[in-house]
Amino acid sequence: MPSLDGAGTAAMAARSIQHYFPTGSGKRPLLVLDDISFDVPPGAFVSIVGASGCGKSTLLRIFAGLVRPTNGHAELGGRPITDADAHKGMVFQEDAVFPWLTVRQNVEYALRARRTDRSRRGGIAREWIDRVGLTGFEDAYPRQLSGGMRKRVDLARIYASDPEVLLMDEPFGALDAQTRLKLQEELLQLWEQRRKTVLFVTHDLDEAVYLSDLVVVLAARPGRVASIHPIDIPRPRTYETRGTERFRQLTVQLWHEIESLDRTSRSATDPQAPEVVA
Ligand SMILES: Nc1ncnc2c1ncn2[C@@H]1O[C@H](COP(=O)(O)OP(=O)(O)OP(=O)(O)O)[C@@H](O)[C@H]1O
Repeated sequence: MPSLDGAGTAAMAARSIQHYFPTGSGKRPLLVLDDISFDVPPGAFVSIVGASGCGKSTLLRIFAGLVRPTNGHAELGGRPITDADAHKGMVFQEDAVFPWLTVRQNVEYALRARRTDRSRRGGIAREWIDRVGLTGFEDAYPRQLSGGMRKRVDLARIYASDPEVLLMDEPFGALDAQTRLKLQEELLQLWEQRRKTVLFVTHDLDEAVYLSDLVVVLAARPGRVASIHPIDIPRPRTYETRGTERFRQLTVQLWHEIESLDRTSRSATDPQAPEVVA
């Protein structure tokens, strides 16, 4: 199993995960993930990349407890993950803010769900609204905010509820390029303040290299771990990091690897003939 730090005290881990999806009555199930094993060290920022359809989101949903794998399991703090709970904070591409609640109410709702003492909710919400740069917008409704601001509410909501780990599935995928860069920078600042373990799915290799300590590359059809890349670019990282030779080398290397895996999987597999359960 590829170990990411050699310490053996993973915050999260995938243990021989295999997953099939049904494809309709009388048809063979589709093998989507096969023998996925890796460790995520405590406090690390780990991204999962790979060709479209290789199973990134399915793997993240297994970590979230939203999908139960056919075989194997995901772990949080050494315990198998069996359901979705408040220990795991999820951020998706779509905003998870309630349109009928204000910014403050959205963040306080997350605290109520976490059973935070009523007397502390206002202060914690204020702190996180401030940290994500939304002070002055506490009483605004989501429809009055830009996409980037709604994503900031999402981040405030998740951080305020203080989960053990963050699971993010293309959280900035729907934003324009400029806002996306800004949100990446802000997420890194939050992460550096709190050092929560993050598992992050993205298509964007620049984003993966910029944010991560480790990048897990999945091969497709079925999804399996092809390689794990330590990102040895010093922190703190800034916009200028993207202009460095090492940043360029790493993104180009990942791009070539994913292209080559995609070519191999396309030539080796008939997409109309899903893998068969033995
Ligand atoms: N609920 C489901 N039922 C059946 N098949 C599914 C289901 N969810 C995903 N799949 C299939 O599983 C495979 C992996 O999908 P998944 O969304 O995990 O990949 P991905 O790498 O996240 O894709 P993308 O990068 O395009 O978002 C795809 O072939 C998809 O069609």
